[in-house]
Amino acid sequence: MEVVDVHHHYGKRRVLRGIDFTLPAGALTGVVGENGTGKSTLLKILAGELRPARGSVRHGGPFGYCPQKVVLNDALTVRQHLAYFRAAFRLDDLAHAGEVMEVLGFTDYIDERAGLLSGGTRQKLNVTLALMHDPQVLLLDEPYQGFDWETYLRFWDLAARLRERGRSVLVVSHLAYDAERLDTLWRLDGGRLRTQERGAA
Ligand SMILES: Nc1ncnc2c1ncn2[C@@H]1O[C@H](COP(=O)(O)OP(=O)(O)OP(=O)(O)O)[C@@H](O)[C@H]1O
Repeated sequence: MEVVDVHHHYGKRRVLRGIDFTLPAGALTGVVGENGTGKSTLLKILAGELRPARGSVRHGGPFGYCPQKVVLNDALTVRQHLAYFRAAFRLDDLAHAGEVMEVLGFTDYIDERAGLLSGGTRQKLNVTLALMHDPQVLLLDEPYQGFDWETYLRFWDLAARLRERGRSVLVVSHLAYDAERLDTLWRLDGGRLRTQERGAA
């Protein structure tokens, strides 16, 4: 994925002031920044949900996007969500989704309605839906919100496995305690990305 000179503003509030980077294959990248610095705005632009005021985003292949706000239909079960996204992604089977569910440890909830799931389990489903078509690039906005410690560790195992298979993962967070797990860490500050020293994270 190649991002060139991306700018964005809401009315007079300038949020992004020239973002440039390339996401190479097989890399784990993090973006940290304080609340309100524009991390979600950047991810929405990368995912095509928001059009930048200026600049361009070029995708080298299919990507997956896990937004900060969980987007599920409370009336549908986990199985029905998987069936819906399988059709949308035109997948032959749900083998990959099953593997992700296994890793995140929520296969027992397959016939539960989304509206009855706990916050952490809803997030597991959210991550699974973003990952189930095995995209080349994965964009994750605060992906482990609500995860218990065990699931949090499993999430990073999953991310490491994706990297080994040449996938590229971009994780956005307001906390930088995952620094040592990443190949690259950037800080979004003043509308620009700066390389963040791991020690200072
Ligand atoms: N739709 C919108 N209209 C107007 N202002 C917005 C809109 N969305 C975001 N903003 C403003 O833009 C700035 C950046 O918001 P954004 O959600 O991208 O930040 P963030 O870094 O993801 O924050 P957090 O860590 O709290 O999730 C904030 O000042 C926010 O109030």
